[in-house]
Order: sequence, then C-alpha cells, then structure tokens
Amino acid sequence: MPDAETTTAVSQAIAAGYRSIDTAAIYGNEAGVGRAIAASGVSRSELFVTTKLWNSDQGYDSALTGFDASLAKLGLDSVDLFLIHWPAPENDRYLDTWRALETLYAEGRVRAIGVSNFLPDQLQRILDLGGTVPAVNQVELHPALQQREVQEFNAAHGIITEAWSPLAQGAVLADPVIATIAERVFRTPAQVVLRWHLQQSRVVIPKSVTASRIRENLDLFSFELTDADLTAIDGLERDGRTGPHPATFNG
Ligand SMILES: NC(=O)C1=CN([C@@H]2O[C@H](COP(=O)(O)OP(=O)(O)OC[C@H]3O[C@@H](n4cnc5c(N)ncnc54)[C@H](OP(=O)(O)O)[C@@H]3O)[C@@H](O)[C@H]2O)C=CC1
Ligand SMILES: O=C(O)C(=O)[C@@H](O)[C@H](O)C(=O)CO
Repeated sequence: MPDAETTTAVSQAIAAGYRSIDTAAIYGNEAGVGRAIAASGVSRSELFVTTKLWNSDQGYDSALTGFDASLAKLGLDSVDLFLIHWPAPENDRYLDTWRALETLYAEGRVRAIGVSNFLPDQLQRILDLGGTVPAVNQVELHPALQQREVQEFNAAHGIITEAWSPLAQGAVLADPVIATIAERVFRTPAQVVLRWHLQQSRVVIPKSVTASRIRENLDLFSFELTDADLTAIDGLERDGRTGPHPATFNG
C-alpha cells in the first residue's frame, strides 16, 4: 500500500474499530501509518503496531539501526511487535539479528518480538539459542496454502501463527466451496475465509484500501462456521504459494 494511500486506509480502519496495524520498513509506508495513528484520537495503548526489519538490515548493529529508523518514521517511541521479515538464509544473519531484537525487548522498546516467513528448521536454530521464544511467526497462509507443518511446529513451541495474504490476495474468493458456504451463512466469501482463520486460532491481517471492504473484513463476530465448513475449506489446500519461498528468498 503506497504511503499516501496508507494514511487514508489506516484512518478508516481505526475509525471502523481496527486496533492492529501491520507494516514493514520495506513497504515504505511507516510514515503513512504514523500519520494515521497521530490523527486518530485513539490512545496509543489501545493500538497494536507491528513492523518488520528488512533483509538488508539484518545483523546485530544494523538491526538496531533499522529499528530506530522504523520508529522515527512511525513517530512512536515503541512498537508492540517487531519481526524479522524473512530468514534470508544465504546471508545467515538471523541469529545475530534475533539477539538484537532481544536487546530491544529487554530495553522495553518493543512489547514482543517475533519472526516472519520462518520454516521449522530456521525457527529451531533460534530456539537453540535458548533465549526468548518468538511470540509470532507470520507466514503466507490461506485456503490454497495451509502450511500445516509450520502451524504444527509453531503450536508445539507456543508461537502464534499469523496469516499474511489471508485472502490469497482475493484469489480464493470465487472458489465454489467458499461461495456456497457464504451464501448459506449470508456473509461474503472474504468473511467466510477470515472466519475460517479465526476459528482455527490464527491471527489475520487482511489488507484493503476500499472503505466497504475494510468494514466488511472486521464484521466477523456475529456468525460461526460449522466443523463441516472448516473441513471443506481445509480441503482446498493445493500448495498454492503466491509469494517467495523462505528457503530460497534472500531479498
Ligand atoms: N510478512 C510478509 O512477508 C508479508 C506480509 N504481508 C502482510 O499481509 C497483509 C495482507 O496481505 P495481502 O498480500 O495484501 O493479501 P490479502 O489476502 O489481504 O488480500 C488483499 C487483496 O484482497 C482484496 N480484498 C480485501 N478485502 C476484500 C474483500 N472483503 N472482498 C474482496 N476483495 C478483498 C484487496 O483489494 P483492495 O485493497 O483493492 O480492497 C487486495 O487486492 C499485507 O498488507 C501485509 O501487511 C503481505 C505479504 C507478505
Ligand atoms: O510484502 C511483503 O511483506 C514481502 O515480504 C514482500 O512481498 C516484499 O515486499 C518484497 O518482496 C519486496 O521485494
């Protein structure tokens, strides 16, 4: 989402009742998020702001510098969740980077630290450091790519699974299985997919710049899917990755 568009969309989202905002240094829109927060009139303590460290800033010292730059753009003095955006295995700097995030956590400049796009073996290397367990692993996850092995590993270690592209960028919304459930429960396909995530205990971060969709994507708490609905959507797995693969993406 471009910076200029971000201020409007985040302002609409906060007004609609959203309290969680996901951004990243690489998106170039932290300043737009900051402007929306400053203008919102909502107290900072009610908001949950996540940002992410880009791959080129990995390493102990550069992660600390990257964090300072993000904070300055956001106009905040702390964030609620700070993530390593990708493992970037070729650079192999995520263990030093994790130590920097632990420093920020110890200093109280971040309320929680986590990772994004980490595979189980990459996460295991962080766990083997014996320090802070990542609070969150944010990964691509939607009906066409369910990442069951990653979800199981996260759960086994008390790590929350957060789904990026939770709607597969819209690609799953015309699926007949989802459309049929949506018709039956009098909701939209996007609401059905988001509800599927929530009923399976995942955090979701749907993106929209469209005011009506921003509201729609939050209106998830007055209906429920049945176990049969959840199973039917589970059946849509087709290894349908849309983004890069964490084993090979180095940014
Ligand atoms: N950690 C990581 O590596 C990554 C993290 N992310 C994070 O995840 C967020 C969401 O992922 P994203 O890739 O944007 O994908 P989403 O699955 O959230 O899909 C966004 C797309 O779906 C459309 N859309 C949203 N709501 C609806 C609706 N109710 N009905 C129909 N269409 C809808 C949007 O259109 P429109 O905006 O025009 O309304 C947009 O085209 C990002 O904003 C980012 O914060 C994303 C990619 C990678
Ligand atoms: O959108 C994200 O969060 C991503 O990680 C990537 O799509 C990222 O923006 C990118 O690959 C830029 O080169």
